[in-house]
Amino acid sequence: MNTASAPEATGAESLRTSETLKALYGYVRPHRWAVVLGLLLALAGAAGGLLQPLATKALVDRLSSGGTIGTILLAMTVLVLLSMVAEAFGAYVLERTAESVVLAARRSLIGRLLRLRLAEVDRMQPGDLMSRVTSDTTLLRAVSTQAVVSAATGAVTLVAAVVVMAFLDAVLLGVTLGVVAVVGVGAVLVMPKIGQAAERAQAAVGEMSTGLERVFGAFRTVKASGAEERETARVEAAARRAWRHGVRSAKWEAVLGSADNLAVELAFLAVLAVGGARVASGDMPVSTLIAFLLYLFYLMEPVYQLVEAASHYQEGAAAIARIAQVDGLATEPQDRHRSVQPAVTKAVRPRPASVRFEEVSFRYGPRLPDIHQRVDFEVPGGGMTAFVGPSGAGKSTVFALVERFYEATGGRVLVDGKDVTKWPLSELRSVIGYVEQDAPVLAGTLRENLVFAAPGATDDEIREVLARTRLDALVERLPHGLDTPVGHRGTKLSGGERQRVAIARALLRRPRLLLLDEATSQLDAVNELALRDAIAETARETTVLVVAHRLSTVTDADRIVVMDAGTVRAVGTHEELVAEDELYAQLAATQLLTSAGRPRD
Ligand SMILES: Nc1ncnc2c1ncn2[C@@H]1O[C@H](COP(=O)(O)OP(=O)(O)OP(=O)(O)O)[C@@H](O)[C@H]1O
Repeated sequence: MNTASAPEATGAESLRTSETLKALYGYVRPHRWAVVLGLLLALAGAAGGLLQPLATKALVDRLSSGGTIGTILLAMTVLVLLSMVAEAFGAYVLERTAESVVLAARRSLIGRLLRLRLAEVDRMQPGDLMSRVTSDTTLLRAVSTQAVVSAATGAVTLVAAVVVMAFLDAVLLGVTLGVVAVVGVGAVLVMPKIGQAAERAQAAVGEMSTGLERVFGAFRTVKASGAEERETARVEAAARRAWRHGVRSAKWEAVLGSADNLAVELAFLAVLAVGGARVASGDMPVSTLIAFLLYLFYLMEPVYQLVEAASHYQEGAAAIARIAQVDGLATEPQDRHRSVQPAVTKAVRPRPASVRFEEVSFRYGPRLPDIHQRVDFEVPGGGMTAFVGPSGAGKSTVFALVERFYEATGGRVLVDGKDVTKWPLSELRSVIGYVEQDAPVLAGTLRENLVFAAPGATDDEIREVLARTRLDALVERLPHGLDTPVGHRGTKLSGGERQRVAIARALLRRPRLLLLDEATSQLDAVNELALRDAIAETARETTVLVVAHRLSTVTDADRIVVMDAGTVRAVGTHEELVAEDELYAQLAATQLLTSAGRPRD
């Protein structure tokens, strides 16, 4: 198991250039023909531009010899129009491809994020993970297509222009290349600075999302604690960091961007001086100098394209590294036959599942303490088993191991006598109904929440479960009944209602094993009684494991497992344990089990 060690990770390791290029190729590969088409169209456009100076030279020569220029002018107009059309269509093809690359990267990231192991999610920040899907993928747009095509067209047209210039005048070409080389060395030195700034800016965007996610995850607490200003300052600080690094990147890009102008301007002056002297001395016709100078300005475009490709590459490399980091996170094994839905109809009574822990040891990370030490117990199919013990004893962790959210570091967890690691994961989870301690409710309607774990549930089944969990009265009160939106995290429901929705959701799945992590907050007496009845009824046809925080729950249980500091201390009925186990007797005497930690001796 790839368990987490670092408490959190937000930064991304830079990749080697070869790794970045390999990843880039991976993104471009499925769209290579579209990129090639875009490239051909860009080259066609560039070729039109390349022929312009030659046409100009022919025009000047024709004028000097007193000939007519109508045909040449017409040819030049057609050339301009054709190259414009080619460039526009090429640009569209590339933009479309770029969007497809972004979509593919987002789809792969989204699919991966939802399959991440819990240990990985524990150490990452959800906000930062989200920014990788939303913001970093956007940077792929430029690097995956424009940069590739700019680099290719830039290089091809540069070489073509240089060949034609060599053909026109080798001395002037030497002067030009000398100047361009000097400026080019400076530009190469600047490039890594853009990459570095872009990477830091993207990391800061990730921190910003993390800060916002933190605030909205506990919005009422933030307000009640009067922490709005502090939290605003925190998110703003990340926004300012993103700005600072963004500006730094822009500064170096501006330096790089002006370098190509500078190179061409300097080369222009040098060529004008040397070429002017050669024309004056009669070594070169003036039309050659004009054509050469036009090529020199034509050179601006490919040089600009190469510089642009380099900038995009630097930015894109930063994003690719951050995306690659998610690709490196451990995911849960994917079953060959996915989405096993419980699809248990009322006619088929689900067979209760048995659970066994065999000498199970577990810790949440290699450098974290043991949470379970040789935990050993057996629960036969059916009935209710309660887990009690002081806070932090490892009770909820039992459920996490049964659901295989984490894997035991020693021993075996068996469901129906079969090691959970041998179960196809989706099949294992399809057998289980799970109610978390904080009873999460998702944004959406009440109906969506209820059928979340059993999308095929019928209206009759929903009605029956609503009655069992005493939610029917609530549904009648709601303006749109089951189709009323419940708000972000179910904020429009009361705590007790959220708890009952979570239980109803698990019951609708008609599980063979119900894991109920009882909330420490009290339900009102009427609803508590109703829920006890509902769970007792469920326990007649399903195995129910409940982490119990209320004495009333344990007195109903067929068996009670007392846990303390990661070990099973005793197993028995309420009466047996009150008589035989000192810790249990103390816990039972406090009525409210475990919520305040282990009672003092
Ligand atoms: N994801 C996690 N990463 C690291 N440590 C964790 C994680 N989840 C729980 N722990 C630690 O494991 C220990 C056992 O937690 P667990 O939730 O199983 O306790 P519990 O007995 O259910 O407690 P409570 O009655 O308070 O709910 C605790 O000390 C907790 O801090």
